[in-house]
Amino acid sequence: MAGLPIPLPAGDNKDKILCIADLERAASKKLPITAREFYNSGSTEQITVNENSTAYAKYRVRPRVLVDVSKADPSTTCLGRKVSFPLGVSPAGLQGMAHPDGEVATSRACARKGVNMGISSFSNYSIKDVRKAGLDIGPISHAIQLYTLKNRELELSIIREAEAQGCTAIFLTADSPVLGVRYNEWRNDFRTPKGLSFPILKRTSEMIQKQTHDDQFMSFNDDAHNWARDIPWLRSVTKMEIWIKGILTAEDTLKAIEMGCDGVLVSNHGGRQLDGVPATLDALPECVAAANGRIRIHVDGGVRSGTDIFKALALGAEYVWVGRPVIWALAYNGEQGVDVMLNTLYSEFKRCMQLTGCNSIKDITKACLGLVRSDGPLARL
Ligand SMILES: Cc1cc2nc3c(=O)[nH]c(=O)nc-3n(C[C@H](O)[C@H](O)[C@H](O)COP(=O)(O)O)c2cc1C
Ligand SMILES: O=C(O)C(=O)c1ccccc1
Repeated sequence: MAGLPIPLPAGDNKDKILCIADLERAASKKLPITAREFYNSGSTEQITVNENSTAYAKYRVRPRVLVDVSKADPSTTCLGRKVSFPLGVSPAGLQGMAHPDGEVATSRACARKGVNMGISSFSNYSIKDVRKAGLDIGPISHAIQLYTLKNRELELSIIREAEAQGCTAIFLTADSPVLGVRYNEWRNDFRTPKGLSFPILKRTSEMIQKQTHDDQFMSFNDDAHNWARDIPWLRSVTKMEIWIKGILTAEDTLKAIEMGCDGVLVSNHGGRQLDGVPATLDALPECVAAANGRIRIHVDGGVRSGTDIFKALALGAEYVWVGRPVIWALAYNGEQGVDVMLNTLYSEFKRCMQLTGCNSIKDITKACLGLVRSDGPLARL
């Protein structure tokens, strides 16, 4: 899952956590197989989930040397706040299955590192608990992830609660009118484990036990969702920023601009919805070109190292989000695991900036990358 294999030394210390692949291995040892397969799988043939990571290996970094990088600064801004580096935690549901502290632990670790977080509608903790946990540590912006729900009153009540708790943005997930084809969930008859609830959606543990993940998802999500009906409605009921999560084309980027959205999250749901759609890194350039600076473009999917973050920025993303690395970190060691994950990506990203002669985020441009060709030298972008 995590990009290309990183060789392990033959000697001792195999269990040291030095990179995201180490966290994935550590999580695999701790998670029951049904949970591990639920978290790690993509849909159908697993093409997109795998390609999300391997797409990064097609690019090479073009470093500039003999640059004074003693004051290199990876900080930037995101959702109205200064962040320590251009990485956030994507909204991923069911974090309580990876560790009892779930989203509360994630929020604390994000605030400690100075990065932002998306809260899934399927969080195992309330918006209030997740916000408070982060804010007790330090400043943090949260986006509330929403689906267009069949139950509009419920959707509106989530929006009002997100506003009351000080969330900055809505991430409207647009790639999930129905769930993707998930063989693992169906074979395992995957259900949310006992004791976990979905407070944002007002579902108790007893209620969700009765349904498979697929049935639950279908019972909430409105497959009649559409731009013309839903975006003006959202705009009319809230002043929070509206971001569309799950865009993969220039056409839909233009649509998001036309509808007055604040940003686009180029995403394929971690390869869990329609298999066979492009890796997000491969979809990114056409979205960036279509946007032409008129709307913010972020990306998630398959980011597993600081150099991956650097490559996504060089291809025009303003900010990058990660999903599964958070789950693995939680499974490995709860809040401290997420600290390790964020510190690892921060340190890798900063070193990558320094080793390429970049002193600030604005120095990371397409001149910093080349595309590997099978038939000749590196192609300039
Ligand atoms: C276990 C899991 C749960 C997820 N839950 C949600 C969700 O509730 N809402 C949503 O919009 N995306 C969800 N996603 C997708 C993530 O927000 C994100 O797009 C994806 O994980 C990024 O890819 P990565 O895992 O390769 O980093 C989920 C992903 C995973 C792996
Ligand atoms: O499985 C998913 O991809 C997803 O979006 C989700 C939704 C609800 C709970 C957990 C994950």
